[in-house]
Amino acid sequence: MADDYLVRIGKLIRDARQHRGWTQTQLAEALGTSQSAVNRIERGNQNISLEMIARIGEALDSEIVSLGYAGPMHLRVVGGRRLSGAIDVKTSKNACVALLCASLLNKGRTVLRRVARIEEVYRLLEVLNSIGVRTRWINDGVDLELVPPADLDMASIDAEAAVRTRSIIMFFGPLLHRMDHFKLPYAGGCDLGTRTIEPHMIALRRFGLDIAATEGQYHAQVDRAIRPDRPIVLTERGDTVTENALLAAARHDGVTVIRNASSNYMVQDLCFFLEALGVRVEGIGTTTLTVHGVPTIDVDVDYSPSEDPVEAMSLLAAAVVTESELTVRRVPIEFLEIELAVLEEMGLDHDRSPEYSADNGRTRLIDLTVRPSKLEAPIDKIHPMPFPGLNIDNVPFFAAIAAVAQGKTLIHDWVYDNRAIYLTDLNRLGGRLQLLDPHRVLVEGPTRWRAAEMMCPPALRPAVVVLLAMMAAEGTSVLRNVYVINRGYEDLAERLNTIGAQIEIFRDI
Ligand SMILES: CC(=O)N[C@H]1[C@@H](OP(=O)(O)OP(=O)(O)OC[C@H]2O[C@@H](n3ccc(=O)[nH]c3=O)[C@H](O)[C@@H]2O)O[C@H](CO)[C@@H](O)[C@@H]1O
Ligand SMILES: C=C(OP(=O)(O)O)C(=O)O
Repeated sequence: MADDYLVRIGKLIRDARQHRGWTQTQLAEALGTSQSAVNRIERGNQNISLEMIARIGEALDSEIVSLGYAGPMHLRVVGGRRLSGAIDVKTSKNACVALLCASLLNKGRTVLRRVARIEEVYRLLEVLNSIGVRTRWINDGVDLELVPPADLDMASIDAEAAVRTRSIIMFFGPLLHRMDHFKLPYAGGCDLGTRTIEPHMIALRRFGLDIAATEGQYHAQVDRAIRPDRPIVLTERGDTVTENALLAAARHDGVTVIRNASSNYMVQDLCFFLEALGVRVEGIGTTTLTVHGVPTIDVDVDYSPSEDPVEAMSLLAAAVVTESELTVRRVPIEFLEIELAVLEEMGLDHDRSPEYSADNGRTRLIDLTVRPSKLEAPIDKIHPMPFPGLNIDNVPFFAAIAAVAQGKTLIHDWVYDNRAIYLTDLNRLGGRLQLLDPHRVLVEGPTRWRAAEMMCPPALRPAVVVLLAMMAAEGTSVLRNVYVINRGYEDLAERLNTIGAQIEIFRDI
């Protein structure tokens, strides 16, 4: 029994070391021991003290084991099972986080319907609560109510929660209307390499916002004499930067024109919400947004964010990778059209229902039935573009899909520094992915998946891709520390189990 624990702890240490990109010698140097001792520890051939486990954890910046219920969540996946039936897509993480930030514009009560119960939302709620916003889940925990205080208590901000999300940067837009000076902790989120906030600063400077970043905090100062009297041209067509500019424009007393704006799904949801707050927005769905701001917003508003196209893509990919027939309901089709066009070219057999309206009355939904298909690698590379291109967050799912297709697929993830690299974790499950450079992966299929025990990559979509491959692999796999998945997906394991998956949630002793 003790030997079994040593082997398991050894495997965890090896996983954590490999994730850090360290050799055994590097770890040995950090610990002041020999490479052969590290080798023995990783193979479970060495008695190891609690103190040594703690030191290794510290050196690798990773929690190796933890005690108690609050410890990291892991998944045990019995793979090789077909999925069947139907599953509903939930509302999107990315719209929900933008709307939580947008609630700061409103003095009145904001109700958001069917908000995804995900860690990213929980972190933002912790931050909002810490500065005095009253939030509560209503209607059996389905909807969310937010009531802001007269004055926000920025000194009490929950910095620990704030640094775990990147979305905190969308506090700048609303807050610059409420305070002349304020501080926010640095933005965090998935480990995807450098993601600056410079494009946000370029846009928000036009509203008089100046930011100095020191000692883990952004120090913001607002000069009210500066006004966006000519169009704001975004230097990048990013989603959250467009949202930040919209949030700032919403309470700017005048008309703001935003050019090179993203017209992606979360931006559209935010525009619809702003309209419900009484802010007129022209050009929704285009790259030029004209915002007729109102200096005071004090309304009781009720809004239903739309369904998540990336979750729809994830569920569709789950069906493809496990060779299942599955109906994915409530798919926001406008935001999955290019993905489906590519999959159609690859040979995907599927049906689409007639379109119907999402609860926001604006977004078009369909039910999509996917059937087992003989897929061929696409002739051209898979690469994302800002909307209406292939969604940046959907690219990783094509790695798993390409792995089950016949032939070689080139995936070019130009956007993030690390994300393509994480996709090579699929090789531990039998995949044949070759990293050509940090942004390009060549995937060779079809794949004979095999079960494995591994740590979750520290990025949301690659982590889900690994989970999908585990669902396809015969045998029992273990995926450790799935916080990143819970950042963006509500009860994913439980919901996949309702359509035939066999995934058990467990935590460390
Ligand atoms: C909360 C939220 O909504 N998050 C989404 C949002 O993050 P967000 O809007 O924060 O994305 P970033 O601003 O970090 O942009 C992602 C990367 O794309 C680059 N870039 C972006 C646009 C562009 O026109 N040119 C360009 O080079 C950026 O430099 C950066 O390296 O958009 C990302 C890209 O779609 C998605 O992965 C995130 O899920
Ligand atoms: C990268 C992502 O999100 P975020 O901007 O929250 O890190 C994502 O949703 O895949």
